[in-house]
Amino acid sequence: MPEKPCIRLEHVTKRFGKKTVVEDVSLDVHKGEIFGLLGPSGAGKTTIVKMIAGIDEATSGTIHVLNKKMPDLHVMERIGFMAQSDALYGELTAFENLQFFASIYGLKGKKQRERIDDVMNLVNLTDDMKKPVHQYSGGMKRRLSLAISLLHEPEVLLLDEPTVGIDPVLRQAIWEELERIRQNGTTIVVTTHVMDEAEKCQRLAMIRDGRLIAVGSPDELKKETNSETIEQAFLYFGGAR
Ligand SMILES: Nc1ncnc2c1ncn2[C@@H]1O[C@H](COP(=O)(O)OP(=O)(O)OP(=O)(O)O)[C@@H](O)[C@H]1O
Repeated sequence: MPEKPCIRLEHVTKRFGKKTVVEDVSLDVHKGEIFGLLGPSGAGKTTIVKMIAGIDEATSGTIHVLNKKMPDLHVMERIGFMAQSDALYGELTAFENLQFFASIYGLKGKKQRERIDDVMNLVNLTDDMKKPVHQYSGGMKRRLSLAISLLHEPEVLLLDEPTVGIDPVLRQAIWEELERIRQNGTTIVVTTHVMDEAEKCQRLAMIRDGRLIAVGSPDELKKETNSETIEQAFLYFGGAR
């Protein structure tokens, strides 16, 4: 029997007042895949990720994560979420920020120190660990936020534009790490509007004006539209409806 999807959205709609920002979106994310949400600014990607994370509730429709209807506090503990705006304490050092979030996740003592060292090494911030975060650049804050989302080795990782403001070399290193994490069984949902990042996902959902316009692997989406690039495929799907 096929495994149940790790994340399932069924007819999800989100309205803010009279404005519909996500409309009737249904999709499945399988365990152990990097699933990309691709779309222009304002398409509704962040809203979808927040609803999956259980931070925001759908106006109608249902979302299941790890077989539980969201929002669910127990499942939220098994999710790592990296928001677009960094939720960091500026007056504390990076190390103190990590300690704070590690203790929320129940990581203590030697294990806590090990995880902090691992994630900071990964995002290349080991030498800046003792700096107060208000002295960090925008890109450094992004990297620290990513490190925090990885601290407790979550089963599901939700990343909202994780590589904005990050230089190409580090961006590549982060994608390599995401691939490694995926191979260890973590399910990753990542929003992006960068086409070459979309190519690195196992499957993609293309979103425009709150609607799902296509879902498939990068190759499938290109083949289906006779396109050479994901960008061309996106334009095709966007224009065809
Ligand atoms: N709390 C809110 N109240 C009212 N409108 C909102 C709220 N949050 C988001 N929106 C609107 O919903 C739409 C989708 O926003 P969302 O942030 O989900 O898009 P996005 O695809 O993530 O864009 P970006 O790539 O710029 O982050 C936008 O028009 C935005 O103005």
